[in-house]
Amino acid sequence: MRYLTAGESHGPQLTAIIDGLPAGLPLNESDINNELAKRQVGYGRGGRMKIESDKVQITSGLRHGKTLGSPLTLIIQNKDWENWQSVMGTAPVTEKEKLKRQVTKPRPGHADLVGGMKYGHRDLRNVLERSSARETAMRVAIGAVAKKLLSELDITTMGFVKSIGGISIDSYEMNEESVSTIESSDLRCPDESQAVKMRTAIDQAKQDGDTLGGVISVQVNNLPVGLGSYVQWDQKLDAKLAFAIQSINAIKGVEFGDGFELAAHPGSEGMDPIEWNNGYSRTTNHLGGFEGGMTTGQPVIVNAVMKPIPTLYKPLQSVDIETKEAYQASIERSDACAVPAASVIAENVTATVFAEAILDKFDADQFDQLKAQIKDYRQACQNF
Ligand SMILES: Cc1cc2nc3c(=O)[nH]c(=O)nc-3n(C[C@H](O)[C@H](O)[C@H](O)COP(=O)(O)O)c2cc1C
Ligand SMILES: C=C(O[C@@H]1CC(C(=O)O)=C[C@@H](OP(=O)(O)O)[C@H]1O)C(=O)O
Repeated sequence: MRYLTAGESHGPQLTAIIDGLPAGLPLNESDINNELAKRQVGYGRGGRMKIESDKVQITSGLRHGKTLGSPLTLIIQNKDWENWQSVMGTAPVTEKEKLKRQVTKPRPGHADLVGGMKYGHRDLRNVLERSSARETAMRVAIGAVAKKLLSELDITTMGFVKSIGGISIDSYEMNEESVSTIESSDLRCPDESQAVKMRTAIDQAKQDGDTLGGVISVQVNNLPVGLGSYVQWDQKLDAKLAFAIQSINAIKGVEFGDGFELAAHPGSEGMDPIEWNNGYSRTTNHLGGFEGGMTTGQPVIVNAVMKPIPTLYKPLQSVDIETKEAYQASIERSDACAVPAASVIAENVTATVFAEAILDKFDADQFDQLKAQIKDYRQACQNF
């Protein structure tokens, strides 16, 4: 399976083509719209989310509720396009018109300055339109298709918030209760008492013209053993997953299981002892479900840190690229915190990585055959 996304933040639409899906996978637009709605919820988001109500349109690769095996095309309209047609139109405009609208003040922490230098864009809008996390709406849509494939194989994926602005949850157990708390929380946090403090911190940051980051986590359950491989560096699935999560806007680090904590423990406390109980299992999950770049069959646990949003209402030092003079930032709108949205994005890009790994390993032309093969393979691993 492979895919590309296209689309500017304030252009008419986002588009994706997914190639390599099996034929016969049950799918409908509401499977995708549910994930898109989850990404839009989140305490701390700015005015844009009040304008958008993301809905997907599937324009190829699906018939009568099942995939055809041909490329699946997804479209999400940007409602804000209506307000940006004159700025974002494709027709040429006069030099005077261009200058009037030119963005020349790069924001530290965003792609503005470096993107402008790299592509020779003196209007930094040409950078910010595509570097915007608007693109992640489409990655969630792609992930929703992947999640549908995984759910048909009884594999579940759950993303949630572990900390915001230094306020963290203590510990959690993924069970029906925590899943329902996460799904009903505007912070996607399994601990409502900590969520109360997080909301206060977001309110305070907003009031101060500041922004907050945090830590997100994704847990994947019931994966087959042996997805990915140790035999070649670029087949290691933990590496592919780290790449996918790291590619989400504003992510600055990824860890598996106990991750950076492992540095402080001896080996006797850091591995996951093996036991046999009508199949192999582990007594702990310090390593987050990977050994040798392959899934162990334990839940995959991946955490990631999101930096605070770079666009600040409070001025940050920067330079106007036309005048070379220092300026005080002035912005129209921005998110104060998008950590909950990032947890939904991470959940969906994680699903995409595992769906790709499954389609790589098993026959992927027909979904029913794929399902039967995985069942046999799971049995063979149990009997090993
Ligand atoms: C869901 C989401 C929403 C975001 N919203 C904003 C925003 O409103 N303003 C902003 O400056 N950055 C926002 N960001 C972060 C920028 O997109 C990101 O920092 C920028 O593209 C630079 O990329 P980098 O941080 O990965 O280096 C958001 C990120 C995510 C994941
Ligand atoms: C549009 C989305 O997020 C946007 C990501 C973003 C950025 O710079 O990354 C900046 C903001 O865009 P705008 O300037 O239009 O308000 C966010 O709203 C979205 O998540 O769908």
